[in-house]
Amino acid sequence: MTLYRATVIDTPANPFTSDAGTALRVEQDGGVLVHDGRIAERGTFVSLQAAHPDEDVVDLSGGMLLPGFVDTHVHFPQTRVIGGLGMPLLEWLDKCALPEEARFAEPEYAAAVAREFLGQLVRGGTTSALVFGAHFESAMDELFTAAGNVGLNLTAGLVVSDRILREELLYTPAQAQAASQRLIDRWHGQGRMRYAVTPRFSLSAGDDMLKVCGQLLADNPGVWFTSHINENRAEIATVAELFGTTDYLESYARHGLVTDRSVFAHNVHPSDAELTAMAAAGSWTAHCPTSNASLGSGLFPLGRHVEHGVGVSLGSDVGGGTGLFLLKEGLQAYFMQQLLGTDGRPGGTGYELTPTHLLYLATAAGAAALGLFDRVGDLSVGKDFDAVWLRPDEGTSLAVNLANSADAADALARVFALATANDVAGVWLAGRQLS
Ligand SMILES: O=c1[nH]c(=O)c2nc[nH]c2[nH]1
Ligand SMILES: [Zn+2]
Repeated sequence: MTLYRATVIDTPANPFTSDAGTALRVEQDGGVLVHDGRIAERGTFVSLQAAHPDEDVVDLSGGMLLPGFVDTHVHFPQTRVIGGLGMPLLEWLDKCALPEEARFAEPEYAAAVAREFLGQLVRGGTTSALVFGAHFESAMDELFTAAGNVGLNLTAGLVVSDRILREELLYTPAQAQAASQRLIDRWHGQGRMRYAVTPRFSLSAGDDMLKVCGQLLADNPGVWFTSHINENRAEIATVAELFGTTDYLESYARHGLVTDRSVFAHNVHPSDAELTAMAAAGSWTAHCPTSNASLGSGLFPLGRHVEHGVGVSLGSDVGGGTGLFLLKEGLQAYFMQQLLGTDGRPGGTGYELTPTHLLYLATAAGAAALGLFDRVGDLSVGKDFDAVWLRPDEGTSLAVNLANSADAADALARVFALATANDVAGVWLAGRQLS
């Protein structure tokens, strides 16, 4: 067993549904006892050391120890195309993302990028992720193999499409079903890995393809589902034309794809009827704020999600998003709500996000979206020790601001404003420290 000494901060309660003032749990001089990768006990360091005087102590004093971050929407084959600025979604897909994704037909290329992707993700403190995969079965084998080596808590799947995209990214529905099923059989439930059925979006997956996706979900209880929805106005108009309905969610719902195992990325422009249906089904939205800003997709209606009871987690959406560091997404989520107006201005619809909300969004919300809150998302007894130690170098702006913070919530606000991946001093995946 190992006893960690640190300022431990997490959000065991949901600040969107409970009192945000009490949802933050803080142990200033805390102790976390880890046995076999799991948290065996927690409390003050003094009390834990008294109870376990012979255990090894790892001193993480200074900075703060947080739960590992949970990224609920990120594209592995877009690792090398971050920063394609100046284009809306459909043009960006054509010019930036899809030409790169075509390269993943080559397994060696996919293997090299998988290692880069996972290395960068974990170095930024992300320990669990719902990953949008590649369009090629062999590339997915490379991703799962690499994730198994790293120990990432990974949910991912083959991206399937049967129209509109460039030819080499398309499958027939029958091919998609067979390839997805082979990947499920090989990888779902291996170690910390699970499978997600992943049509790219209704624009590129017609009724026959979405029907096959519904069949895969029905045939394989426990697999997850993810796709895109309501991101960009031109995309939404095309989907409405293709399906003959203005209800984007309905294109998925009619094939049994709107469930409590479904995570939809973006949802920037939902109708009330769609939010009502998502809440009834228990589906989640992965909010991707740097992507929404960079592609000019729009300002996310967080308040309407909360009012309707739709769960919201965070996604970096690399490469539309501008990096793999989830705290940056938290800050950008805050900016978006501020831009919508939270100061009582008439017409202001922004949600007032506190640092507690931001930490919840970056950690426990993602765990709940993935149905993994019994395993990860906070640092409670019984959970995997997935943790991030943030400790800035002396003299940096973050160090100076932390030293001048009034309390833990104030310190968290400074972290969201200033932290970068360079401030991550340690990451643990189920108790194993990233070397
Ligand atoms: O932000 C996005 N990134 C993508 O790669 C994508 N594909 C469909 N819709 C998408 N949106
Ligand atoms: Zn995406």
